[in-house]
Amino acid sequence: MEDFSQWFHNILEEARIIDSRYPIKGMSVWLPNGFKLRKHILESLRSLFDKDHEEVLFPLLIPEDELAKEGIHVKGFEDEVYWITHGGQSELNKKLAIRPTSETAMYPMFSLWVRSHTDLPMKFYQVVNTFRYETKHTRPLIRVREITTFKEAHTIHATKEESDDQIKEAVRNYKEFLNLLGIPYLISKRPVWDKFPGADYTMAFDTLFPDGKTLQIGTVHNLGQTFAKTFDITYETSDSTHEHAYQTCAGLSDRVIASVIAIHGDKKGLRLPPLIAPNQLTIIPIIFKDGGDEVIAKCEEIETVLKSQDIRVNIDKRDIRAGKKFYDYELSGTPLRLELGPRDLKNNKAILVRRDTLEKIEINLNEDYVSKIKVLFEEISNNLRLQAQKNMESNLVITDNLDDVKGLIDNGKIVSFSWCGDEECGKSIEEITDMDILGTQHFNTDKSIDLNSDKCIHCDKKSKYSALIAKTY
Ligand SMILES: Nc1ncnc2c1ncn2[C@@H]1O[C@H](COS(=O)(=O)NC(=O)[C@@H](N)CS)[C@@H](O)[C@H]1O
Ligand SMILES: [Mg+2]
Ligand SMILES: [Zn+2]
Repeated sequence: MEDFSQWFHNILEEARIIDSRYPIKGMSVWLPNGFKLRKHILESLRSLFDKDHEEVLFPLLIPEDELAKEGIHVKGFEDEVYWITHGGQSELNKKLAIRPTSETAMYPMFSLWVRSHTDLPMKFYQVVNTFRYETKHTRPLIRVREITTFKEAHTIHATKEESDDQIKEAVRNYKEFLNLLGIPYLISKRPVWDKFPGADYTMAFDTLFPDGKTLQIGTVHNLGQTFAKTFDITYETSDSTHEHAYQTCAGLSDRVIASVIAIHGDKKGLRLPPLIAPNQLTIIPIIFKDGGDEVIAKCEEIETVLKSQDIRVNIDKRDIRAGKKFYDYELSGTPLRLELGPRDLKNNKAILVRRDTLEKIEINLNEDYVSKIKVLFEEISNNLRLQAQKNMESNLVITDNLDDVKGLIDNGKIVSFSWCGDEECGKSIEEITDMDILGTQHFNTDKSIDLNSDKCIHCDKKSKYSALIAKTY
């Protein structure tokens, strides 16, 4: 993992996830293997959001005047928006923005949809591609110009309390989703100078990559009434007055896929949680010169049994030596492989190998090996999550000495410190350390770092928060 970014680029190519040779910077092609991984991840996200959100689909293009309506919002995106100026040969009389995010596509329509308090709350989400002309160094899946799995949720509420509750609900949803994928995270309230343009406040999920940098993998924004006032989203109250609605939005992107690859991967390749693995088990027949077809027949029988139990299984029948098959299997991250040779056939046994620990487990084929396999899937999933969790927590350190911060972070740590919360103090902390304040810690109940001193690490004001600082993507 010394040169993580080289490893990351190699694995995307060798495991045939994406092909980033597409002739537009920041845009890549999803290859079949990567597309299946992406599909399963989106399936698990949808099953979570479908519980209390309605999935919708808005147009890709946004009229210039709609995008421009919310001043702070458009200011925050003016350097990142792609524009459409022509239709065929003729110039459009109104430029069209390609959505960098969909607030200004959705909210004019919300204004038409919201009439009465009885319409509320409304909770929508969509899974779309969004486009951002990122000027910082683009990287596949991590910082792209076309975000191909932008999962954006937008909710509308009658009261501030309800919108604050929705923020907590959205944070819980993200925790559940990231736990399913075994991705560890720290939750911070972004400093005021780093919140989503137009939001009251932003809660962010950051994870730690093997190179010691943190990646913002999800955000939940409380939009207050700002956009409702800009887009005239009002509702009739129970005593027939009119009120502006309160809104939230939340977003995840391809960075979730980048995290599954980067955090669970090892030197041999991917290590995928069974829930989202394209194949959950690969059967590898060990063929010598004779007895081959009995072995293959037995493998096909096992394949049929596993498929009948909804396990995603494949048999590697290629006529190549077993070692190469093992290499490819380990690269692909498939959670389990089942080896079967002529001797195993005779003893009615087979060998299972776990991809996460490479441990070998012998199974009896005349026993209920399917439930054994399902238990192993659970164990692999928990093991990947725990390993990742332990690794991140082992890199979380506390200090109350500003001089130590840069050194600690350069050694791959995330630093927790006591902070007064004032903007100019925060900005000078970032200046001095040349690092980014992730924000003040919230909701990290399971791993909250208590205030370690009542003095701010930098100025001599009283500290109000336990905050995090790190090197970020
Ligand atoms: N260029 C990019 N490449 C990959 N992921 C990105 C990129 N820009 C942002 N993201 C991811 O997208 C998430 C949501 O983007 S955002 O700007 O923070 N929030 C929004 O756009 C809100 N409308 C919520 S949907 C971010 O938390 C980050 O994880
Ligand atoms: Mg950005
Ligand atoms: Zn201070």
